[in-house]
Amino acid sequence: MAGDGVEVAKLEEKELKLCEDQVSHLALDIGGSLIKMVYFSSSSSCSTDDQENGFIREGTNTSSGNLEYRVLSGRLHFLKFETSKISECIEFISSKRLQHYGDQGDEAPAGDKHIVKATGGGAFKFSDLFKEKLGIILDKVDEMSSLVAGANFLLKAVHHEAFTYMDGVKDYVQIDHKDLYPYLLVNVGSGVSMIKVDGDNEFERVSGTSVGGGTFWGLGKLLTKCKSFDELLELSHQGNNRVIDMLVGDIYGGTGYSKIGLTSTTIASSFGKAVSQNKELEDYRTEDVARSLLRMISNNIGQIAYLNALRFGLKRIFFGGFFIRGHEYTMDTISVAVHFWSNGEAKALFLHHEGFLGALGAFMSYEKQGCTDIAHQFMEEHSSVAKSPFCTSDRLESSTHTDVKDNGCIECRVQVRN
Ligand SMILES: Nc1ncnc2c1ncn2[C@@H]1O[C@H](COP(=O)(O)OP(=O)(O)O)[C@@H](O)[C@H]1O
Ligand SMILES: CC(C)(COP(=O)(O)O)[C@@H](O)C(=O)NCCC(=O)O
Repeated sequence: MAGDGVEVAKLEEKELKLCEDQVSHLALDIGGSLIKMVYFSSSSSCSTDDQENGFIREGTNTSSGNLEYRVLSGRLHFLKFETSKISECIEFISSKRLQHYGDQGDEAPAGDKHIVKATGGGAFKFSDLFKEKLGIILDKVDEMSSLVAGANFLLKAVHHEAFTYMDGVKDYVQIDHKDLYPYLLVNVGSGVSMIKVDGDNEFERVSGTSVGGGTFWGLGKLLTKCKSFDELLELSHQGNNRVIDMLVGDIYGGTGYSKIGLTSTTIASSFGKAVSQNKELEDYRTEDVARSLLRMISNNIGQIAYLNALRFGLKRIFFGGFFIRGHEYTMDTISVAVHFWSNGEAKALFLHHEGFLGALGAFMSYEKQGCTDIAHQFMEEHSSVAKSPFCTSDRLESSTHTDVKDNGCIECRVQVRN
């Protein structure tokens, strides 16, 4: 990511308001490439706008049995940092004193140890570092169950979360809660995990591939000397893969191989032209190299995903993970691959909060400890949003402050146990 320092600086400016806000429930997903952070802040100062829109600020609102709840209005924040620059994440947490806002329940230990839910391999790898630098004890949440919990939550609770993307057209898909399962969740992070989801917390990791986002970024960096992932994506946007890929037409003298369903423009062999062209890497445009690479990786993921969907008779495949990055060409290629291999039977769907599934899942696991009902209520609030006279689903959409692909926040209400 170009100038992460700058990004953090910008964040600091944006997050200055946090000092006045009450932060609660910080969760982390520390992956092979990126650290994803989710936390909730309830603003102490209620804007007129919020009041007009009927957002309840704070106060005892519900009682259920003997339990009293407070409803907090605020924001769910989404941030990411490069795992290789973990010190920036630690500095951010420290400067905002976020470590104090992990587990806020009665069982939270006294003293200078703070418990924060964390998932991803880094929750294991960096647990000593977080303890040493921030006094944080990372409470590890299983990566696959976090991904599934995050995806299920988003698909049920957030309007305009899932969409198809084909030929430049983005179509939001309305998910019927009763008809959500089963589906295949394909998380394209550094590597790729494919999970068959059958219900809430009912899932099985059915496949995976090491050819994922890390492969695209790693190979792309070596081949193009790009300095950032976004630069590589931008290059790919301007490239032409036909310069390097060997097409069916290149092999069949300009025609396709219609008998087996291959048109002349189908890629027969990714990077195949480089074999016979007698050129050095420098002779190729970096744009074209990046484009071939992106198509190769995206096609491969689309194909493996489809084959797994076929294995289990799944019609819907949701793609998440930061590799997707909301990038049109990536989504288009994956969609075409799924469409091509399934003869139009299966559909590729993408998620607006693609990269934050694991972090959201870890965030929601606070609920399980009985410390708060934050996740449950968040869900309820959002599902009831459409019925609420003062908080429509559009309101939720329009309150996405910045592009969640990078860093941003959404307004929401949560319920916490007193
Ligand atoms: N700013 C970025 N820096 C590095 N990789 C990025 C960036 N944005 C998107 N990516 C892509 O996202 C992948 C990581 O996705 P992510 O879902 O965060 O996985 P992980 O949990 O393994 O870190 C990278 O391998 C890369 O392909
Ligand atoms: C090991 C992982 C679950 C780690 O998750 P990540 O940090 O890549 O998001 C993932 O990289 C993966 O599923 N890799 C593919 C391994 C395989 O099935 O071949």
